[in-house]
Amino acid sequence: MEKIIRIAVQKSGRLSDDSLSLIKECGIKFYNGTGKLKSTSTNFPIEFLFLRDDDIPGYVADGVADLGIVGENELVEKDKDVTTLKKLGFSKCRLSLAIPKGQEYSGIEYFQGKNIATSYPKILGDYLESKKIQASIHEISGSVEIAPSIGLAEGICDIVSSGSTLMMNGLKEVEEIFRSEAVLIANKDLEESKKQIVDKLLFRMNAVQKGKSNKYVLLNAPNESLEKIVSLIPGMRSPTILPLAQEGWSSVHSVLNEDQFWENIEELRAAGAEGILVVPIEKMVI
Ligand SMILES: Nc1ncnc2c1ncn2[C@@H]1O[C@H](COP(=O)(O)OP(=O)(O)OP(=O)(O)O)[C@@H](O)[C@H]1O
Ligand SMILES: O=P(O)(O)OC[C@H]1O[C@H](OP(=O)(O)OP(=O)(O)O)[C@H](O)[C@@H]1O
Ligand SMILES: [Mg+2]
Repeated sequence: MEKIIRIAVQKSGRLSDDSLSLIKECGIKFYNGTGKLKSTSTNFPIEFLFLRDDDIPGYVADGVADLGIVGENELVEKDKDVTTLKKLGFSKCRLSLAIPKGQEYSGIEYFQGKNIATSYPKILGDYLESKKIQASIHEISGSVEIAPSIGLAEGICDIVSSGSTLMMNGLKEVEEIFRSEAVLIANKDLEESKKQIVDKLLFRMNAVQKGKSNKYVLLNAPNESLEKIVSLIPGMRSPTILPLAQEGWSSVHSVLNEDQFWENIEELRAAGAEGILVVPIEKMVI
Protein backbone atom coordinates (compact mmCIF):
# COMPACT_ATOMS: atom_id res chain seq x y z
CA MET A 1 0.00 0.00 0.00
CA GLU A 2 1.24 3.50 -0.84
CA LYS A 3 2.40 5.53 2.14
CA ILE A 4 0.34 8.53 3.18
CA ILE A 5 1.31 11.58 5.24
CA ARG A 6 -0.86 13.36 7.76
CA ILE A 7 -1.02 17.12 8.08
CA ALA A 8 -2.62 18.98 10.98
CA VAL A 9 -4.31 22.27 10.08
CA GLN A 10 -6.40 24.64 12.17
CA LYS A 11 -10.07 23.72 12.10
CA SER A 12 -11.34 27.28 12.13
CA GLY A 13 -9.64 30.57 12.88
CA ARG A 14 -7.02 32.98 11.62
CA LEU A 15 -4.86 30.25 10.02
CA SER A 16 -7.49 28.01 8.41
CA ASP A 17 -8.47 29.81 5.20
CA ASP A 18 -4.93 30.57 4.04
CA SER A 19 -3.69 27.09 5.03
CA LEU A 20 -6.41 25.40 2.97
CA SER A 21 -6.00 27.82 0.03
CA LEU A 22 -2.27 27.09 -0.12
CA ILE A 23 -2.94 23.35 -0.19
CA LYS A 24 -5.57 23.77 -2.90
CA GLU A 25 -3.21 25.95 -4.96
CA CYS A 26 -0.78 23.02 -4.80
CA GLY A 27 -3.38 21.08 -6.81
CA ILE A 28 -4.35 18.89 -3.84
CA LYS A 29 -8.07 18.05 -3.74
CA PHE A 30 -9.96 17.19 -0.57
CA TYR A 31 -13.33 17.62 1.09
CA ASN A 32 -13.62 19.75 4.22
CA GLY A 33 -17.28 20.09 5.07
CA THR A 34 -18.25 21.69 8.36
CA GLY A 35 -17.81 19.36 11.29
CA LYS A 36 -15.53 16.99 9.42
CA LEU A 37 -12.36 16.57 11.49
CA LYS A 38 -10.49 14.18 9.19
CA SER A 39 -10.32 14.03 5.42
CA THR A 40 -8.18 12.28 2.81
CA SER A 41 -7.12 13.84 -0.48
CA THR A 42 -8.47 12.21 -3.60
CA ASN A 43 -5.36 12.95 -5.71
CA PHE A 44 -2.35 13.18 -3.33
CA PRO A 45 -1.21 10.81 -0.55
CA ILE A 46 -2.17 13.14 2.31
CA GLU A 47 -4.69 13.01 5.12
CA PHE A 48 -5.90 16.14 6.93
CA LEU A 49 -6.59 16.50 10.64
CA PHE A 50 -8.61 19.62 11.49
CA LEU A 51 -7.60 20.67 15.01
CA ARG A 52 -7.29 23.59 17.42
CA ASP A 53 -4.02 25.36 16.72
CA ASP A 54 -2.80 24.95 20.33
CA ASP A 55 -2.66 21.18 19.84
CA ILE A 56 -0.80 21.16 16.52
CA PRO A 57 2.85 21.42 17.78
CA GLY A 58 2.24 18.56 20.23
CA TYR A 59 0.60 16.28 17.68
CA VAL A 60 3.48 16.83 15.25
CA ALA A 61 6.14 16.29 17.94
CA ASP A 62 4.44 13.04 19.03
CA GLY A 63 4.13 11.80 15.43
CA VAL A 64 0.32 11.70 15.46
CA ALA A 65 0.66 14.10 12.52
CA ASP A 66 3.71 14.21 10.24
CA LEU A 67 3.23 17.87 9.29
CA GLY A 68 1.40 20.86 10.69
CA ILE A 69 0.64 24.47 9.86
CA VAL A 70 0.78 26.73 12.89
CA GLY A 71 1.75 30.26 13.97
CA GLU A 72 5.34 30.69 15.19
CA ASN A 73 3.93 32.22 18.38
CA GLU A 74 2.10 28.96 19.21
CA LEU A 75 5.11 26.87 18.21
CA VAL A 76 7.55 28.76 20.45
CA GLU A 77 5.02 28.88 23.28
CA LYS A 78 4.46 25.12 23.22
CA ASP A 79 8.25 24.53 23.05
CA LYS A 80 7.99 21.20 21.18
CA ASP A 81 10.85 19.53 19.37
CA VAL A 82 9.82 19.71 15.69
CA THR A 83 11.47 20.87 12.46
CA THR A 84 10.36 24.12 10.82
CA LEU A 85 10.35 23.43 7.08
CA LYS A 86 9.11 26.70 5.72
CA LYS A 87 7.73 30.12 6.55
CA LEU A 88 4.42 30.52 4.78
CA GLY A 89 3.99 34.30 4.65
CA PHE A 90 0.44 34.54 6.02
CA SER A 91 -1.17 35.10 9.45
CA LYS A 92 1.49 37.69 10.15
CA CYS A 93 1.12 39.28 13.57
CA ARG A 94 3.10 40.32 16.63
CA LEU A 95 2.92 39.62 20.34
CA SER A 96 2.93 42.88 22.23
CA LEU A 97 2.62 44.28 25.71
CA ALA A 98 -0.21 46.79 26.09
CA ILE A 99 -1.50 49.00 28.89
CA PRO A 100 -4.54 51.25 29.42
CA LYS A 101 -4.47 54.23 27.06
CA GLY A 102 -4.44 56.83 29.83
CA GLN A 103 -1.39 55.43 31.63
CA GLU A 104 2.00 57.03 31.16
CA TYR A 105 4.67 54.63 29.90
CA SER A 106 8.35 55.35 30.36
CA GLY A 107 9.82 51.94 29.51
CA ILE A 108 9.78 48.26 30.37
CA GLU A 109 10.37 49.12 34.09
CA TYR A 110 6.66 50.02 34.08
CA PHE A 111 5.88 46.33 34.42
CA GLN A 112 8.06 45.76 37.52
CA GLY A 113 5.82 44.15 40.16
CA LYS A 114 2.71 44.41 37.96
CA ASN A 115 0.15 41.79 36.92
CA ILE A 116 0.09 40.90 33.22
CA ALA A 117 -2.60 38.76 31.57
CA THR A 118 -1.64 36.63 28.59
CA SER A 119 -2.20 33.37 26.69
CA TYR A 120 1.57 33.18 26.11
CA PRO A 121 3.17 32.71 29.55
CA LYS A 122 6.35 31.10 28.23
CA ILE A 123 7.19 33.74 25.60
CA LEU A 124 6.28 36.53 28.02
CA GLY A 125 8.17 34.90 30.93
CA ASP A 126 11.33 34.52 28.82
CA TYR A 127 11.06 38.11 27.61
CA LEU A 128 10.59 39.55 31.10
CA GLU A 129 13.48 37.47 32.40
CA SER A 130 15.75 38.77 29.62
CA LYS A 131 14.80 42.32 30.69
CA LYS A 132 15.20 41.47 34.41
CA ILE A 133 11.60 42.42 35.15
CA GLN A 134 9.69 40.63 37.87
CA ALA A 135 5.99 40.61 37.15
CA SER A 136 3.12 38.27 37.89
CA ILE A 137 1.82 36.45 34.80
CA HIS A 138 -1.87 35.52 34.73
CA GLU A 139 -2.59 32.93 32.09
CA ILE A 140 -5.97 33.23 30.40
CA SER A 141 -6.97 31.46 27.22
CA GLY A 142 -8.81 34.20 25.32
CA SER A 143 -10.34 37.71 25.31
CA VAL A 144 -7.14 38.87 26.99
CA GLU A 145 -7.81 42.51 26.07
CA ILE A 146 -10.62 42.64 28.64
CA ALA A 147 -8.29 41.96 31.59
CA PRO A 148 -7.32 45.55 32.57
CA SER A 149 -10.90 46.85 32.44
CA ILE A 150 -12.16 44.16 34.83
CA GLY A 151 -9.28 44.60 37.28
CA LEU A 152 -7.57 41.29 36.52
CA ALA A 153 -4.27 42.84 35.44
CA GLU A 154 -2.57 46.19 34.85
CA GLY A 155 -1.26 45.14 31.45
CA ILE A 156 -1.65 42.45 28.82
CA CYS A 157 0.50 40.58 26.35
CA ASP A 158 -1.44 39.42 23.30
CA ILE A 159 -1.53 39.14 19.53
CA VAL A 160 -1.75 42.41 17.60
CA SER A 161 -2.26 42.82 13.89
CA SER A 162 -4.14 45.99 12.90
CA GLY A 163 -4.30 47.18 16.53
CA SER A 164 -8.06 47.66 16.36
CA THR A 165 -8.84 45.18 19.18
CA LEU A 166 -6.48 47.07 21.50
CA MET A 167 -8.02 50.40 20.49
CA MET A 168 -11.58 49.18 20.98
CA ASN A 169 -10.67 48.06 24.48
CA GLY A 170 -8.97 51.32 25.52
CA LEU A 171 -5.43 49.92 25.39
CA LYS A 172 -2.17 51.03 23.77
CA GLU A 173 0.71 48.92 22.51
CA VAL A 174 3.94 49.70 24.36
CA GLU A 175 6.41 46.89 23.53
CA GLU A 176 6.57 44.40 20.67
CA ILE A 177 8.08 41.20 22.03
CA PHE A 178 7.72 38.64 19.21
CA ARG A 179 6.97 38.59 15.47
CA SER A 180 5.08 35.68 13.99
CA GLU A 181 3.78 34.18 10.77
CA ALA A 182 2.42 30.78 9.79
CA VAL A 183 5.01 28.03 9.38
CA LEU A 184 5.01 24.47 8.06
CA ILE A 185 6.40 22.14 10.70
CA ALA A 186 7.37 18.46 10.51
CA ASN A 187 8.02 15.58 12.87
CA LYS A 188 11.76 15.09 13.46
CA ASP A 189 11.84 11.36 12.70
CA LEU A 190 9.96 11.01 9.44
CA GLU A 191 10.61 7.72 7.66
CA GLU A 192 12.16 7.87 4.20
CA SER A 193 8.96 7.06 2.28
CA LYS A 194 7.13 9.91 4.05
CA LYS A 195 10.02 12.30 3.47
CA GLN A 196 9.63 11.73 -0.27
CA ILE A 197 5.98 12.76 -0.13
CA VAL A 198 6.87 15.80 2.00
CA ASP A 199 9.48 16.79 -0.61
CA LYS A 200 6.82 16.62 -3.34
CA LEU A 201 4.54 18.85 -1.28
CA LEU A 202 7.37 21.32 -0.59
CA PHE A 203 8.21 21.46 -4.30
CA ARG A 204 4.62 22.44 -5.05
CA MET A 205 4.44 24.98 -2.20
CA ASN A 206 7.67 26.63 -3.40
CA ALA A 207 6.28 26.88 -6.95
CA VAL A 208 3.09 28.51 -5.66
CA GLN A 209 5.01 30.94 -3.40
CA LYS A 210 7.47 31.96 -6.13
CA GLY A 211 4.58 32.49 -8.55
CA LYS A 212 2.89 34.81 -6.06
CA SER A 213 5.93 37.00 -5.50
CA ASN A 214 6.78 37.32 -9.21
CA LYS A 215 5.01 38.85 -12.21
CA TYR A 216 5.11 38.24 -15.94
CA VAL A 217 5.91 41.53 -17.69
CA LEU A 218 5.30 42.32 -21.36
CA LEU A 219 6.28 45.60 -22.98
CA ASN A 220 6.97 47.19 -26.34
CA ALA A 221 10.24 48.98 -27.02
CA PRO A 222 12.16 50.51 -29.91
CA ASN A 223 14.96 48.18 -30.99
CA GLU A 224 17.71 50.66 -30.11
CA SER A 225 16.74 50.52 -26.39
CA LEU A 226 16.56 46.71 -26.14
CA GLU A 227 20.00 46.36 -24.57
CA LYS A 228 19.15 48.78 -21.76
CA ILE A 229 15.72 47.18 -21.19
CA VAL A 230 17.12 43.64 -21.07
CA SER A 231 19.58 44.79 -18.39
CA LEU A 232 16.68 46.19 -16.32
CA ILE A 233 14.48 43.07 -16.56
CA PRO A 234 16.86 40.12 -16.98
CA GLY A 235 14.18 37.51 -16.12
CA MET A 236 14.83 33.86 -15.22
CA ARG A 237 17.46 33.09 -17.87
CA SER A 238 17.00 36.01 -20.26
CA PRO A 239 13.92 37.82 -21.61
CA THR A 240 12.08 36.73 -24.75
CA ILE A 241 12.30 39.27 -27.57
CA LEU A 242 9.79 39.09 -30.44
CA PRO A 243 9.56 41.47 -33.41
CA LEU A 244 6.43 43.64 -33.63
CA ALA A 245 4.63 44.02 -36.98
CA GLN A 246 5.80 47.65 -36.92
CA GLU A 247 9.38 47.90 -38.22
CA GLY A 248 12.03 48.87 -35.62
CA TRP A 249 10.02 47.75 -32.59
CA SER A 250 10.03 44.60 -30.41
CA SER A 251 7.97 43.05 -27.67
CA VAL A 252 9.99 42.07 -24.55
CA HIS A 253 8.64 39.38 -22.18
CA SER A 254 10.23 38.74 -18.81
CA VAL A 255 9.60 37.62 -15.22
CA LEU A 256 10.48 39.72 -12.23
CA ASN A 257 9.81 40.28 -8.61
CA GLU A 258 6.98 42.75 -8.05
CA ASP A 259 9.11 45.07 -5.85
CA GLN A 260 11.82 45.05 -8.51
CA PHE A 261 9.22 46.05 -11.10
CA TRP A 262 8.21 49.16 -9.15
CA GLU A 263 11.86 50.06 -8.60
CA ASN A 264 12.60 49.81 -12.34
CA ILE A 265 9.43 51.23 -13.88
CA GLU A 266 10.74 54.83 -14.33
CA GLU A 267 13.96 53.62 -15.92
CA LEU A 268 12.02 51.32 -18.26
CA ARG A 269 9.82 54.21 -19.38
CA ALA A 270 12.82 56.52 -19.73
CA ALA A 271 14.46 53.85 -21.91
CA GLY A 272 11.45 53.98 -24.24
CA ALA A 273 9.33 51.09 -23.00
CA GLU A 274 5.59 51.49 -23.56
CA GLY A 275 2.42 49.39 -23.47
CA ILE A 276 3.66 47.71 -20.29
CA LEU A 277 1.51 44.79 -19.06
CA VAL A 278 2.02 43.06 -15.70
CA VAL A 279 0.36 39.65 -15.42
CA PRO A 280 0.07 37.38 -12.34
CA ILE A 281 1.87 34.03 -12.36
CA GLU A 282 0.09 31.01 -10.91
CA LYS A 283 3.09 28.73 -10.41
CA MET A 284 6.79 29.08 -11.05
CA VAL A 285 9.39 26.31 -11.22
CA ILE A 286 12.99 27.43 -11.65
N1 LIG B 1 -5.40 39.32 13.98
C1 LIG B 1 -4.54 38.45 13.49
N2 LIG B 1 -3.90 38.70 12.32
C2 LIG B 1 -3.02 37.83 11.82
N3 LIG B 1 -2.70 36.64 12.39
C3 LIG B 1 -3.31 36.34 13.55
C4 LIG B 1 -4.25 37.23 14.15
N4 LIG B 1 -4.71 36.65 15.26
C5 LIG B 1 -4.08 35.49 15.35
N5 LIG B 1 -3.21 35.27 14.34
C6 LIG B 1 -2.35 34.10 14.10
O1 LIG B 1 -3.21 33.00 13.84
C7 LIG B 1 -3.10 32.02 14.89
C8 LIG B 1 -4.49 31.49 15.20
O2 LIG B 1 -5.27 32.54 15.69
P1 LIG B 1 -6.77 32.30 16.18
O3 LIG B 1 -7.25 33.59 16.74
O4 LIG B 1 -7.54 31.67 15.11
O5 LIG B 1 -6.44 31.26 17.34
P2 LIG B 1 -7.35 30.53 18.41
O6 LIG B 1 -8.49 31.40 18.75
O7 LIG B 1 -6.39 30.11 19.45
O8 LIG B 1 -7.90 29.26 17.58
P3 LIG B 1 -8.17 27.75 18.02
O9 LIG B 1 -9.64 27.66 18.21
O10 LIG B 1 -7.69 26.93 16.85
O11 LIG B 1 -7.38 27.48 19.27
C9 LIG B 1 -2.41 32.75 16.04
O12 LIG B 1 -1.68 31.85 16.88
C10 LIG B 1 -1.51 33.71 15.33
O13 LIG B 1 -0.33 33.07 14.87
O1 LIG C 1 -4.91 43.82 16.08
P1 LIG C 1 -6.16 43.17 15.51
O2 LIG C 1 -6.21 43.22 14.01
O3 LIG C 1 -7.40 43.68 16.15
O4 LIG C 1 -6.04 41.60 15.82
C1 LIG C 1 -5.77 41.11 17.12
C2 LIG C 1 -6.81 40.18 17.60
O5 LIG C 1 -6.94 39.09 16.68
C3 LIG C 1 -6.95 37.88 17.42
O6 LIG C 1 -8.21 37.54 17.86
P2 LIG C 1 -9.38 37.01 16.89
O7 LIG C 1 -10.06 38.17 16.26
O8 LIG C 1 -8.82 35.99 15.96
O9 LIG C 1 -10.38 36.35 17.87
P3 LIG C 1 -10.16 35.21 18.99
O10 LIG C 1 -9.85 35.99 20.24
O11 LIG C 1 -11.44 34.50 19.03
O12 LIG C 1 -9.01 34.32 18.55
C4 LIG C 1 -6.06 38.18 18.62
O13 LIG C 1 -6.31 37.30 19.69
C5 LIG C 1 -6.38 39.62 18.95
O14 LIG C 1 -7.42 39.71 19.87
MG1 LIG D 1 -5.78 28.39 19.96
